[in-house]
This record gives sequence, C-alpha cells and structure tokens, in this order.
Amino acid sequence: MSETTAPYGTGPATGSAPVKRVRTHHLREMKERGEKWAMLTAYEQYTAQTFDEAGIPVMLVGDSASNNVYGNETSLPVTVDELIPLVRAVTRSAHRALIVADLPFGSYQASPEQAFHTAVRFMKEANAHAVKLEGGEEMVPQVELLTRSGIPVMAHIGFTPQSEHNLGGYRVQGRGDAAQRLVSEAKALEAAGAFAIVMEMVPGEVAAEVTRTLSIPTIGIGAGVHCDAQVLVWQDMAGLRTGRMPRFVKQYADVHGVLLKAAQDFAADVSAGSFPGDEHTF
Ligand SMILES: Nc1nc(=O)c2c([nH]1)NC[C@@H]1CN(c3ccc(C(=O)N[C@@H](CCC(=O)O)C(=O)O)cc3)CN21
Ligand SMILES: CC(C)C(=O)C(=O)O
Ligand SMILES: [Mg+2]
Repeated sequence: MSETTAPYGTGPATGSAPVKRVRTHHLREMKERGEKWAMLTAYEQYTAQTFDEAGIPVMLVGDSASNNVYGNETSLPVTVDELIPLVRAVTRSAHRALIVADLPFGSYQASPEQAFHTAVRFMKEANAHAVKLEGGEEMVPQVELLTRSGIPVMAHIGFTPQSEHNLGGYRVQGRGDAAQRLVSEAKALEAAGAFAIVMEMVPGEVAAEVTRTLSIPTIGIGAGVHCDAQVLVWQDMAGLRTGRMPRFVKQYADVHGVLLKAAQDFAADVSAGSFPGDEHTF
C-alpha cells in the first residue's frame, strides 16, 4: 500500500490509522491557506475507492450520471430514484472524501419544501454528506432552508446544464454585462449559506473576481486557473469517454484504449482456446 500523504492535511486514505472524514470547514480552511484541491465525479464502488486513495477530498455523484452512466443525451432525464443507489454505492465505498449528491432536474426548483424533501431522501437513503443544486438568486430560499435544516449545500452557477433550453445551448456565461450579475449571484448564495460554489464555463477573469470576493471555495469547470478548486467528470479526465470533448477537459489517461485492448485480448484467448488455462481450472 502506498504511504503517500494526501495533500489535504487530513491524512492518507490508506493504511491502518483511522481515516478522518473531510468536512466542509476543511475546504474553507484550505482556501484560507491558499491550497487548491480537485473534485471528481464518482458513480460506483471502484472509482470511489480509487479516488479516495488518491486523496481527492470531495466527490460529486453528478446528475451527469444521466449521460455518463444511464446513456441519456443530457442530464435532464435522470431521476432521484436512479441517482440514490449510485450515491449509496459511493458513500459506502469512500471513507475519507466528502460526498456530494447532485439534485436532478425537477427535484428542487418548484419550492424550498420540494428541495428539502429531495435532499432529505439523499441524506437518509444514501448517506450523502451534502447536496448540490443549480441556480443563482432564485435558489436563495432553497439554500437557506436546507442550510438551516442541517444540510450543507454546494451551489452551481454560470452554465447550468439543467437550464440548457433557457440558456440557448452549451455556451459560456457571464461575458460582458452578465459578469457583475454572476458576482452578485455568487455573493447571494454565500450569504444564503452555501459552503462552496461550482462555476461552469465562465470567463477566467470573472471566475477570479468571484473567487477573490467570496470566503467560500469556488470550484471551476471551464472557469480558469484562479478558482480555489477544479472539477471534471471522471470519464472525461480518464479518457473512458470518446468523441468530441468540451474545451475545458484535460485527458490524463486512455482508459478506453486499455479496456478495449483487454476485452479484445480476452475474446481472442477464448476463441483460441488459450483461456482458461490449467491454473484457472479446478
Ligand atoms: N461527460 C460529461 N462531461 C461534462 O463536463 C458534463 C457532462 N458529461 N454532463 C453534464 C454537463 C454538461 N456539460 C457540458 C457539455 C458540453 C459542453 C460543450 O459542448 N462545450 C463546448 C462549447 C462551448 C461554447 O460553445 O462556448 C466546448 O467546446 O467547451 C460543455 C459542458 C458539462 N457536464
Ligand atoms: C460537472 C459537474 C459540476 C456536475 O454538475 C455533474 O457532474 O453533474
Ligand atoms: Mg450536475
């Protein structure tokens, strides 16, 4: 087992010492110390274990499971009932990371009460440590009620995929005149009690201003290097997904290539009669 110390000050995820869970206040302290950190999505056991071992302090069970697990085109169709088992798998598997459950489209926008009901399901049925929801000023009542009720909330502004039909597609938000509105939305969400805020596809300079202005950490995806943290969807980061990627993705491995070759080699061995061997046979 590797003895590398995770760079987040709460100790390694492996070994025999008891593992200390990352808490929202640790993230605020990292911002105060100027320590940047990485968030990844996770949707099941082995990636959650692996990212925990890597010292990733926060994992998001994204509504992006819609397109990255369930095979939909967008994140809109995925339901609470489809996400809860994935969140439960991740919270069972990661012992150190803070696990955030992404509230899916239609499960929180109607009212603070609807958001509360949905968030409580993720906390009770899946052991989530926090929830995430998309939106600006209009989500302040939701963020206030959840926070007052003991549920940590991660906000998400800029390009919010659940609103793609209102935003006119997958495009950068907060350019020009919209920049100051983005800053004031971020302030309102912090004042409402959010513990962190994702900024998706906003100009780097605007994200830098938000990051300087807030005391809570900002997590960028296509928002430049001046955010306090960065997030990517793991299948993009690891190169399992193929095809055209958004500009903000950096591919750190070729998992698709590795898995393709493994499947082809296995099939070829079976065809040739060279698997199973004596050592695999009882
Ligand atoms: N696999 C995956 N990765 C993601 O980053 C992701 C998901 N799924 N599902 C939910 C949302 C959707 N996201 C997306 C999807 C596409 C673009 C995209 O096509 N961006 C283009 C256009 C930018 C522009 O026109 O300004 C790009 O080149 O970045 C961006 C964000 C981010 N999220
Ligand atoms: C890309 C991240 C921020 C997300 O919301 C998701 O994976 O659903
Ligand atoms: Mg999402």
